[in-house]
Amino acid sequence: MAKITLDGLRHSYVPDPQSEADYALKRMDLEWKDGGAYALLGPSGCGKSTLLNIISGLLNPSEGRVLFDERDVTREPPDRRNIAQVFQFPVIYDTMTVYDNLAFPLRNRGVPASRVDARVTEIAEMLELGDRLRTRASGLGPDDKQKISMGRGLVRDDVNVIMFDEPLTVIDPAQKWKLRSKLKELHQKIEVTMIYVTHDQTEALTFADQVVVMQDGEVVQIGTPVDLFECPRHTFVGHFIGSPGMNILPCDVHGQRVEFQGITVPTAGFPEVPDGATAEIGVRPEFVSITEDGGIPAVVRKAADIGRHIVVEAMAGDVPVSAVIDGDAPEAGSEVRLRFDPAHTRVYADGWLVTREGAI
Ligand SMILES: Nc1ncnc2c1ncn2[C@@H]1O[C@H](COP(=O)(O)OP(=O)(O)OP(=O)(O)O)[C@@H](O)[C@H]1O
Repeated sequence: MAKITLDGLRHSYVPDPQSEADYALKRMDLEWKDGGAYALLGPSGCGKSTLLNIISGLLNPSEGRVLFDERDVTREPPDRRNIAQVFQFPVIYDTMTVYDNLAFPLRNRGVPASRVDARVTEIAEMLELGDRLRTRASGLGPDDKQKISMGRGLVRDDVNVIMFDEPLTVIDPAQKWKLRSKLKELHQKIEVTMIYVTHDQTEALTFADQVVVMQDGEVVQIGTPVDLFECPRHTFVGHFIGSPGMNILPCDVHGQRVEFQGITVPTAGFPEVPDGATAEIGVRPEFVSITEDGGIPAVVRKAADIGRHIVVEAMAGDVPVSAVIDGDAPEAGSEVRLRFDPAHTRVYADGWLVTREGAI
């Protein structure tokens, strides 16, 4: 196990990068704690694989260093880094039994047979493969094959880090939720540093203690799932995480007064919008309510019952606003008034949070 430090890391696939836009990975300084469960979350093309490949040693960064504990491994090849990787598709030996597949990484390193047996049995039980240990892998379905692949990553307890790259891609949707929570449970048991790469917010938020959200090669926020929900530092985080995502609404800022559709909206703290920046209000639908009086006039476009709550889509002038409410669904076309919870209403300038908290 190791602490992983990314020190001034930057990468461009262009030989002679001229501008920020030439970097697939913008400058990044990060420290990942020994034994932590991290997710790397972002849409396709945001740089997740680039970062993963730099950590595993498949790619040399254009700038900066990768440290495992205090050891600089930036120029070390993958086989010197002692990393286990689980990919999107199963990497197993079809002709071997489940047992031999799981035992392989240990036998390969000369681990004594009794220790191999104990470890294989333990991991197989955790992954609910215990009753198929003597079955040939070729006879199993894709879900079980991917479980073996995960087991091969998890079986060694001497690795610096286990990296999962979209590991649930091939898993049947009905099984996904089960494996997601299983992986979290496994991390708590084996306490190895784990990095889980995904574009799926549910997978990231279920698995990780800390989620690293990336956009366009840049880390926009690192935080617990609660931090990301309660206080997005960037409108991208607000919009990408949550269902529906955060409302991002055009606004006018006059000194410390924030106006939406000509109505003053109280916010958490004072906005500090730089000259010339585009200001927007960010408020999650969960913090928008329908009020009897005051508030912002809006017309309901539609309301959908999503089980415990109702998602209302309303138009405030020409701006759509979503609200998650309890109780009865308002009728489409009805006139309502919307209230934003001030403690969860923030101002963003050019996408970045600019309300100074604690100043409310
Ligand atoms: N070998 C390469 N040569 C040139 N550009 C590349 C190469 N690999 C990735 N890129 C570019 O770098 C950027 C980041 O890509 P990367 O694959 O790291 O993103 P990602 O978040 O992992 O996406 P995905 O989830 O689709 O794999 C993209 O613009 C991509 O086109």
